[in-house]
Amino acid sequence: MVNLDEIFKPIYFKDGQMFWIDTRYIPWEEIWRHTKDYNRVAQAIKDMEIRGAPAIGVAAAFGMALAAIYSNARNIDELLKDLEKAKEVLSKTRPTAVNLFWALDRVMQAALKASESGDVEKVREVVLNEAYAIQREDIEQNVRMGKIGAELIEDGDVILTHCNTGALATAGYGTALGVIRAAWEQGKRIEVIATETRPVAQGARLTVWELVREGIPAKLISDTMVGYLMSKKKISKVFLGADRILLSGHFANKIGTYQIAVLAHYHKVPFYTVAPTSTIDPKRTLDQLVIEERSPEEVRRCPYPYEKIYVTVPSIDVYNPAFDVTPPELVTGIVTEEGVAYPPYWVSLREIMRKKGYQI
Ligand SMILES: CSC[C@@H](O)[C@@H](O)C(=O)COP(=O)(O)O
Repeated sequence: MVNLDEIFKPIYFKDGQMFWIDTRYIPWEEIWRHTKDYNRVAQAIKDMEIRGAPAIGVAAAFGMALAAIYSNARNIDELLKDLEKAKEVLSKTRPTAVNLFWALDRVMQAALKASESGDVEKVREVVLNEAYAIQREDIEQNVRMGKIGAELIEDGDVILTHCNTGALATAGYGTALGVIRAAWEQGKRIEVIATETRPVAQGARLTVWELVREGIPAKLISDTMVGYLMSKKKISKVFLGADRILLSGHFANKIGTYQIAVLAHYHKVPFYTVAPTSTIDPKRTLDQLVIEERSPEEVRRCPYPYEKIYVTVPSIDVYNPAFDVTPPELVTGIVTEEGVAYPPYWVSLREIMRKKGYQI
């Protein structure tokens, strides 16, 4: 039996050594088979055991599948009620990444449509299949984005990335890290510079681990070093992810992204974000974008697995916004599975969403 905790925290220090739960593709089947309780999935998303915009969408979809399969409902109305409740619980976990809400809506819509059959078992089956479809599509889209984005990478590029956008942030393969991985697999000689990404250190813990494991030349820097390296022309391109992209081209991503974008603009370094269309929010405007505030303890203490150790005076007040917003004028291009969007984004992103069947 797979240990849920090992899957959700794929990087561990054991006997002083880091080790990896060996997978490029996270075995979601095992995860959902392991727990019967969607509340456990919600907790895993909230506590960032599962993190990264596309991954929390996939996890939430499997959370809905758990709710459907293990519900005691005897008729359609009871089942739909249970699903609504699960949707509510799962949607309260993290507010910024739109993929979470997108996946929950998609599963719920599928359930509602199937409910017209009047067959409870059919609804359960449809919900589970929808979760699998979201997982499968996420991997396919990542691979497609990888190929599309790799066209923008040249031999000799030194690429800065931020946070973790790899197999651990998606159902597998990665968004920005998928692009980097694809370029490397095409034989391009590249180097990657990964930021530490305080406070949670997704870069230091997860991205670096993925890069080392793939054999991609990489260096780790602390978040404060970006400006200096750009001023010394040590970075030729930036590729990072997104948690929510608005049709205006504004996008929310891991805290620190905005300052990287400002520096890239100043130093004329091309700056790309990479995300599947499930990260594009066709409805919200800038003033409706919610930036998650996380526990001050994340800033006061060391990242996992040393989170018991304080780096400061424990009583100090802190800010801890988990994301920031980068405006479109700082963005060279947005890589999606439908192609690269270029400015003006209010035109190019709409075109991409229309291709996906949205009526906007
Ligand atoms: C591929 S997800 C977008 C990322 O760039 C990043 O912001 C992210 O992984 C989200 O952060 P996290 O808070 O770790 O869930």
